[in-house]
Amino acid sequence: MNSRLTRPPSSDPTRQIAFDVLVAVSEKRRALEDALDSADPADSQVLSRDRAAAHRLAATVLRRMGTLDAAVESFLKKAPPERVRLALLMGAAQLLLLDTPAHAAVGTIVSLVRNNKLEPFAGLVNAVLRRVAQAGTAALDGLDQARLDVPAWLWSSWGSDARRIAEALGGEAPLDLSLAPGAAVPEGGVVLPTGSVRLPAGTRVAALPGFEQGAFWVQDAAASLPARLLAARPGELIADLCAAPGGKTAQLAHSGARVVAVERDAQRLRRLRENVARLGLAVELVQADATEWRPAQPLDAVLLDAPCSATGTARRHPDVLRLRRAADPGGLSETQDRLIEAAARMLRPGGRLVYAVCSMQPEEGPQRAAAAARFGLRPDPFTEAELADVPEARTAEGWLRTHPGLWPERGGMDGFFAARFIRD
Ligand SMILES: C[S@@+](CC[C@H](N)C(=O)[O-])C[C@H]1O[C@@H](n2cnc3c(N)ncnc32)[C@H](O)[C@@H]1O
Repeated sequence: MNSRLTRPPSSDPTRQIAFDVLVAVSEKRRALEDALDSADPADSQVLSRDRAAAHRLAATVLRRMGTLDAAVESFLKKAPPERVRLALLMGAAQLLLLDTPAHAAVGTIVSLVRNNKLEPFAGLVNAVLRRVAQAGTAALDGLDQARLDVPAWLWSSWGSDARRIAEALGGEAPLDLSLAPGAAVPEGGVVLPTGSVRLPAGTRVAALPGFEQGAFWVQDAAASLPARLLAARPGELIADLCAAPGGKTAQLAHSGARVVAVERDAQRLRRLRENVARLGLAVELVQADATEWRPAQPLDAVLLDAPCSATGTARRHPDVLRLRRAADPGGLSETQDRLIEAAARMLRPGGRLVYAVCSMQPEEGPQRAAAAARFGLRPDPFTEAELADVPEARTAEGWLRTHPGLWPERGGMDGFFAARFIRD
């Protein structure tokens, strides 16, 4: 990405940023948002509109990579170098998925290739993209797009839900908000059965009236369920472990509980602090490793939103589909167990723990819940009444398991797992 700083400002910042971001994800294995944040910091000419368009283009390539690869491959004799491939996928995404006129899509990607020291491939890129443009959406005929866009290991890990999940991952996620008690529903928002408010994908949250005043915060409908299922009561002493950016902290604080939010990462803690301040909440913030931190007195309840592979957020963060490896979810089990054990020690006898992950991987969800008995934790399944607004998310064991394929008519939801326990 540093080479970006030595180039003259691009006449096509949207595609240049999208390309830089895709290169960073592919070659440096950086997350999409991080790569976007550091793309072109010195270029004040870049408008937020260009950045938003670059984000959309890069995210589309990451989300639909298998399909785009298959569409382009049929016009290639051999695999091109990685950066040329990424440029081709950008062109194909514009032509086949984003309705960019053919002359604009082909010409701009050929210029992009020339401006990025890939001049020898300009002819090839021009020829392939012209053929993709000629074929139009017929280039997608016969492709099992949902299957192609999800890596095989993820597909098989999702069992019989795989197709529904993969189909839901193909589109952009809406913007979901959690409202402070008594706050008005922002214009255009639809109230979901769970109480979250849904606005169309691409809505700029900071521009909505009430944002500065702390009337709401961004939180996927599924992400709002674990804190609700902890059923915090006024005056209870509760720790929110692994708390930033603070969506669940806000829910707990609004319930009237005394909340300590524990976050290890300094930068993320700053974001948590800003969010808590904007929302006007009284929360004790602690920078600490939750496996080592101990409360001053035993707690009534703990919410543990553990670090995980985050495959449940792939709609919003399609880089997850490209960056995660099959070994990743199992690799975090030990950390997740250590956090569960630490949480169990913080509780008074009879105290409650909700363990949650934004993951759809069995190693991080049901398998961790099954292991929790080792730490003196007794399962306390969610009742049908507690999940009456999303009955399809209640598992046979009484745990919560959501995925993007649920609520297809409403625009889906993120993947989450949650289980509740009582300390013996
Ligand atoms: C899934 S995110 C939490 C999202 C948050 N609960 C919310 O609802 O907005 C996980 C967070 O855990 C933090 N984290 C990871 N390991 C930790 C540890 N051992 N102690 C404290 N925080 C940790 C990460 O920095 C990250 O901010």
